[in-house]
Amino acid sequence: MLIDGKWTANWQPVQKADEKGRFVRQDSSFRNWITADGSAGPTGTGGFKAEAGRYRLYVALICPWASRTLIARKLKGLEEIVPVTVVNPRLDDQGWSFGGFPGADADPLYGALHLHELYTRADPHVSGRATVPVLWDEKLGVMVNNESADIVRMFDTAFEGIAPSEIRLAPEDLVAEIDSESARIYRRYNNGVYKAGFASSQEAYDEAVTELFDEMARIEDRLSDGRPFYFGDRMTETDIRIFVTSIRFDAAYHGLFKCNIKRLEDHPNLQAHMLRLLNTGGIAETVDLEHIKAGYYGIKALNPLRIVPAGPAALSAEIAKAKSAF
Ligand SMILES: N[C@@H](CCC(=O)N[C@@H](CS)C(=O)NCC(=O)O)C(=O)O
Repeated sequence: MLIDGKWTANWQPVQKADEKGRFVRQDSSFRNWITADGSAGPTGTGGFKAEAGRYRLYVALICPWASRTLIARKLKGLEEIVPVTVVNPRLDDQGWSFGGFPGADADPLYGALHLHELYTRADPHVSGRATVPVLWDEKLGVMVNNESADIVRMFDTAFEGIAPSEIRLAPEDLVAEIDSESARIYRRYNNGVYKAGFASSQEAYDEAVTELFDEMARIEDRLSDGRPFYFGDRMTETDIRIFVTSIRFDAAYHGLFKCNIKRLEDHPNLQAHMLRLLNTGGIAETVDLEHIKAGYYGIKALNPLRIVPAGPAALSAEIAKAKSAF
C-alpha cells in the first residue's frame, strides 16, 4: 500500500482486520463526480464535465467492483466515450501491474508499470491501497473517482446528453430502495464472500459464511415468484451488483474463499438470474473467467503455489455461449 506517496514493502493482499479477525475493506479516497455540466456531484469537487474521450476507466477483470463499472459502461453505451485499460489479473508485491497477461493492457497514458503510480501522480502524498476501479481525467491528469458505486451512478446519468440511452440503472422511483438494498447486499453478499475468504479467525469465518448463505437464501426466495430481476421487470444496479458476485461464485469463492455450504448452481433462481444477466446487453463481453481464476487463485496468502483449477467447465461453456450469441 501507499504511505504518504511511497509504496511500502509490507504489502499484504489481505486488507485490514479488526480485533476479532474480521476482514475490513478500505474506504475509497477520490470521490469527485463527472456531471453533465461540470458542477459538483454529491461528494468531492466540480470541474469534471461529461465529454467524449476525456475520461479513462482502469479496471481489473478479476475484481467484482471494477466489473460493475464495466457493465454499466457497456449497458449505457459508453464504450466509445470512456475508453478502458485492463490491468493484469494477479496482484504482485507492488499491487496491480500493467501488461503481460493475455487480455491485459499496457498503460497508454504514462507508460506506468503499476497502478500505484497513477495514485501518486494524482496525489504525491496519498496514503492507502491502490485499488481498481480508477476513473481518470486525461485532460487534467487527475483521478476523478475510485469508488465503483459512484462510477456506476455517474455513468447512469452524466453522459445522457452525449449518448442518450434506453436503460436507467437507478430510476428515480427506485433509487431509495436500491440504496438501502445495496447496503445490505454489499455487506452480506458482495463483501460477504471476502469476509469469509479473508477471515483470520474461525469465529470470523463462521460468522461471515453463515451471513453469506443466509443472504443467498433470502435473494433466492425473493426471486422465487418468477420475477426476472430483483425489483421486477426492470434490470437495475442491484441486479448488476448481485451478478458480479454470482458469476465468480462457483469459479472462485466456493473453493478459494471456503464459501462451500452450497454452490451458486444449487440456488436455481440465483443461477437463472446470473445466466439472464450474462445473456443481456453484451454483459458477457465484460466477463473473463481466465482473469477471474488467475486473479483469485493467484492470491499467495490463500494459495501459495498459485495453481489455478481447471473448472468449472459448465460455467466456461455458458460464458462462451453468451459471448458468441452477442
Ligand atoms: N470501494 C472500492 C473497493 C475496490 C477494491 O477493493 N478493489 C480491490 C480489488 S477487488 C483492489 O483493488 N484491491 C487492491 C489492494 O487491496 O491492494 C470500490 O468499490 O470501488
